[in-house]
Amino acid sequence: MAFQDWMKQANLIGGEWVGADSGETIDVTNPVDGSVIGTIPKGGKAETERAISAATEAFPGFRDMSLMDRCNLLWRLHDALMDNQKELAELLTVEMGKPMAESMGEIAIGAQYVRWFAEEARRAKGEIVPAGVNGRRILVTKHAIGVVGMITPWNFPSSMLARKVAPALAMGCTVVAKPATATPYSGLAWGALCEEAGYPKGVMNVVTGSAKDISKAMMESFAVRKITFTGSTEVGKELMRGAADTVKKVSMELGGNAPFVVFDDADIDKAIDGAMVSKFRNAGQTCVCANRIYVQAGIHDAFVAKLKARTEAMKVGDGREDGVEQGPMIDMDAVEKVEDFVADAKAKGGEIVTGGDRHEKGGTFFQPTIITGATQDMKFAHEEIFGPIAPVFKFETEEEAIRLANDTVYGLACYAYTSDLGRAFRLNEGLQYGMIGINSGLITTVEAPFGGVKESGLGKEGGSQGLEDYVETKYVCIDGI
Ligand SMILES: NC(=O)C1=CN([C@@H]2O[C@H](COP(=O)(O)OP(=O)(O)OC[C@H]3O[C@@H](n4cnc5c(N)ncnc54)[C@H](OP(=O)(O)O)[C@@H]3O)[C@@H](O)[C@H]2O)C=CC1
Ligand SMILES: O=C(O)CCCC(=O)O
Repeated sequence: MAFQDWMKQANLIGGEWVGADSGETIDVTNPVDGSVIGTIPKGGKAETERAISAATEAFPGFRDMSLMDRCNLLWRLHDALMDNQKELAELLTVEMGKPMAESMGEIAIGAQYVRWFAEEARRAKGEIVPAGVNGRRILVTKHAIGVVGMITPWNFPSSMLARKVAPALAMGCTVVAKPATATPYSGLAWGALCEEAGYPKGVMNVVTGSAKDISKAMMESFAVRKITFTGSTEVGKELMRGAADTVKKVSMELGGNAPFVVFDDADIDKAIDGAMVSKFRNAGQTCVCANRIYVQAGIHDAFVAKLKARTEAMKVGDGREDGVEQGPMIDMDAVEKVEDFVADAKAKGGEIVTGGDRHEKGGTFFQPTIITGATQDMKFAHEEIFGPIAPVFKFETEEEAIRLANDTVYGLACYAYTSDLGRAFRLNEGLQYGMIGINSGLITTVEAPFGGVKESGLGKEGGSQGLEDYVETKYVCIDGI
């Protein structure tokens, strides 16, 4: 097979691949050169309402399927992903731009989420709780929440859907998914993969088109009992307001502004490895990317010298070329946003150690960049960069580092490098984040609950906690025993 075989240019609604009612389409481009690679339907309210009806109809049958049958379907979905890993990865790189090695990893972690939740579903246990009075028993049982609306971003177009779809299907929920318009094919491929695995019609539906119209239809529908979203904090807040009208459960994986703190006692080479992966993975377009690198004064200059050497050695180019470590940015808006961060830092006294400009490859390529002399009044101290800019701040004490690291409305991931065990515990207790990497710059894994605090969101994806978001608990009181 070729990647084009997975490139579905239609929506999946109730088991049928269909266009928009209007026949209108949207072009999808390759960010490497802006060339059109295909089109998708410009769906909206009516198409979404039909998808919700299909999911609503499919729900009771799917919910009541035996647990083992549901788990077996997930295993087949896992195999479909891994059997087609290379083609799905190439499709991802062509529409999104990230290097093939990262796309291969993204498909693999998506498959791991499916496998993990196939295993976890068998442990979705309820409880029998001791009652306070005689003659009474208290049972707590878990039930699939119902139809789930999913809205996902362009930066991880396959794995962001994986960690929503897998627990939903594991618990017997049905799905209406809306992938990002810039990278819709990896999302549509989940429809094709579910077909291949043998899911009943209507269990998995995928609609593309107007974000506002599709999300409005989801929000207004009483049948949609849960909304799960990954994307910007701004849109997340809007969706939370919309969900209030029908009191839907919400999960929000929103923006981050991760501090990456390196203490004098750290293993500097390990810290550099961690900073490289945390900062430059996916060209910095990751919600858990290091956004602010705080380095203690004693090792600041040595750290910057090593980071510069590694950054300048990075190969930038088309993600499909061998050895490329950084692809293009998603679009011109993203490039302009990054340029604005650089200009702001320069105007406030920041020094460009390397990079700082558009890349000679043109288009949306941007140079991997390091800025030293970063201060809390620079824009990136408070906003998500979402690009290959590494601002380095200097600090003196542990207390100062914790205070600066927490100086943000975000609270998704943070990182700290130290060889002092006591300090590691103090950091864990002091840093206001949902996830912390101690001596690690790459922490995403299926076994652990991914999610933020403060304005970085609500709910967890992955881990045993990842199932809870797709479950209603019911309390049964049995009296007169
Ligand atoms: N936490 C994370 O992982 C992510 C964070 N971001 C942050 O957000 C910034 C902007 O990126 P962007 O892609 O615009 O992120 P958005 O939050 O706008 O997009 C994410 C998803 O939400 C959809 N969407 C957009 N507007 C609405 C709306 N009003 N109602 C419902 N759904 C909507 C998008 O659809 P469509 O594609 O059709 O517009 C897409 O499917 C980035 O620079 C980054 O800072 C972005 C992506 C992921
Ligand atoms: O950027 C995101 O929204 C999720 C990051 C997933 C990962 O760390 O692989």
